[in-house]
Amino acid sequence: MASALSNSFNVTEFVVNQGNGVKGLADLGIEAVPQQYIQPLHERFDSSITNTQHSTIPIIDFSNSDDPLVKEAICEAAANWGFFQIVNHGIPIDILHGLKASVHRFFDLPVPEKRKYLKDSPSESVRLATSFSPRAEQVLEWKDYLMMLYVSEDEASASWPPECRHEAIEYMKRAEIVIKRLLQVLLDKLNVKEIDKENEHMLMGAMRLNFNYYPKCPNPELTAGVGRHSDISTITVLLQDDSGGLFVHREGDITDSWIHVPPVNGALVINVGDVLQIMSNDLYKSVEHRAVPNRNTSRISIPIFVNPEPQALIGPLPQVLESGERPIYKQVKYSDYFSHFFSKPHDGKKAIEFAKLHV
Ligand SMILES: O=C(O)CCC(=O)C(=O)O
Ligand SMILES: [Fe+2]
Repeated sequence: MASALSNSFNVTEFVVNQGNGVKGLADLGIEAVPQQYIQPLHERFDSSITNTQHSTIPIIDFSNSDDPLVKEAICEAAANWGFFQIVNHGIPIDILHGLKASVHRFFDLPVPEKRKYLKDSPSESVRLATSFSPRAEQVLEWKDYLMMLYVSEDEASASWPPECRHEAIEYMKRAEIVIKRLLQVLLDKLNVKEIDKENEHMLMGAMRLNFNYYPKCPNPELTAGVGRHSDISTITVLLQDDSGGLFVHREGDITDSWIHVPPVNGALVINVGDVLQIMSNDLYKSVEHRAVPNRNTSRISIPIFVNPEPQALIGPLPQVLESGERPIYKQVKYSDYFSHFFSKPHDGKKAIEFAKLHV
């Protein structure tokens, strides 16, 4: 039943502090989003600038990733689009379906059950949150998420929520193989011939699995599921459900536009993060994207953020600069980059300025 909130209802207290999340708010049956969720005009998604000419980002068959043509297609997509989808990546469809079902199982838990994963969670590596960085934001995002740091299978078995533990670990084990292969292909083009222990901590030393939950929203045109941003990962591997809502920024000769990433059954969406843009000295591009909530249905998406370990120093790779190219970025500690990103609301590609050399 649709209802309105009383004037004394404290939205932030209910959603953020009491851990009901925006799902708790949507479950009250509100007929309009509260003020806290209304984006300023310039941040609202304007569906009239959705691009219909380039209907989609590249879709690449990953079944023969040794084929030079496939490798070239991947590097080309990472350089020109910053985004692509892969199919035939080797992760069985049952595992993907099982994982998505487990995300719903988790978010459908009663609030008291979920509350134990709020900021005082017993494990540092599992945390339930809402919006992006509520303490830094003027306007909240229409999203709840569960963040799980993947240290090892043993650690995940001991700490990840039982409702999704099995499915999430099975997925991570398979996804790790795909991630290594993707990084090999992308790094080979940068003259890094193998991923050894030394560069592994810099490329994929800390992987995070997130469960994003966007409840159905009475005013999707006023809100942001996730505001414009680029990821601060090396790469991100995202599984989305079939409701759609992910849009990627595309620069045009005359005007810029937003391109929808259509759900493709069994596909994984891959995008370049700031770290790979920095390491490649701008050969590969991290591209702005956003998620728009849906009026009629909830949506889930499941990104793996492939991040460097916190202590890693990131900067343009020596192999990239070896031919005399001028570095565009300085060396920064990844944990500093990470803290900088979360200290501000989402703001397009601003975060990368933090690592730029200003000459
Ligand atoms: O939900 C999506 O499709 C995108 C989510 C996203 O961009 C993120 O979590 O960084
Ligand atoms: Fe993202």
